[in-house]
Amino acid sequence: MKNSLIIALDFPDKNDVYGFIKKFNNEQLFVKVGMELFYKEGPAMVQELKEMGHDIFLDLKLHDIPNTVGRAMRNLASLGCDLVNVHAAGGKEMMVAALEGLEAGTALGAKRPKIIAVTQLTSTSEEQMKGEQLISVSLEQSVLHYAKVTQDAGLDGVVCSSNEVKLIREQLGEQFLTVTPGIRMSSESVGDQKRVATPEFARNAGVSMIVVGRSITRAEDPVLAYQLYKNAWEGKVYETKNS
Ligand SMILES: O=c1ccn([C@@H]2O[C@H](COP(=O)(O)O)[C@@H](O)[C@H]2O)c(=O)[nH]1
Repeated sequence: MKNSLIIALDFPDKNDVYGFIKKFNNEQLFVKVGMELFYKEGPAMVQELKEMGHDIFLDLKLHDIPNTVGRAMRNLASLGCDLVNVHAAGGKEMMVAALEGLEAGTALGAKRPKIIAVTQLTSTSEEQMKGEQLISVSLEQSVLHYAKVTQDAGLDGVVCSSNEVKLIREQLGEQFLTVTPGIRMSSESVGDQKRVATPEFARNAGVSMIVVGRSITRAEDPVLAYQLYKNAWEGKVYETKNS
């Protein structure tokens, strides 16, 4: 699981997903099913992708009272995904309930899915965080604080931007997972993302897994785009200053 490149399948429905996956000629992928796809296709989408042999991050970012999240996680555990998540802002008690629900719902002898918590969305800037969430510490301090609460709750890691990973590694150790969206080549537009990094930066910072969406799914040649990102992430090629 570590060192994976996760493709965000942000598509409207399963026809688009199958059209996209077909291009990869049976290559085993690590894919992310998010709200757009899950709310349209439901649990069957996860099960079908699993049957095709893909690893799955079910990115539903649960955030509710502990009882509700715990019971929801119990149901998600039965879908066979590899990674699930919650919002750390839901609090330690909610995260403990999520973990307990996940453990309770994992079939006997099966591997419990990893569970991580979103710290600050990569679409949030420090200015937004301070102005809208009324958090007065730096964005890096807020992410680190949420990461510590997440670790205290017993979860496996966090979603954050690649920029905060060095600090998290130093303070919370090598085993704690860091999953980072907001990945772009330096020549690309960032769109709605605020805290972005290249695959090379992520690799050098010690990120566990990167998430790449539109740069691959909306590329003219998605397989080529995937290869370029994968090579950069694996350190096989480096972007030159002018590329
Ligand atoms: O903080 C977060 C948490 C989740 N995401 C998700 O990752 C992908 C990123 O897509 P791009 O097209 O590469 O920007 C998307 O599915 C988000 O829902 C995130 O971006 N930031």
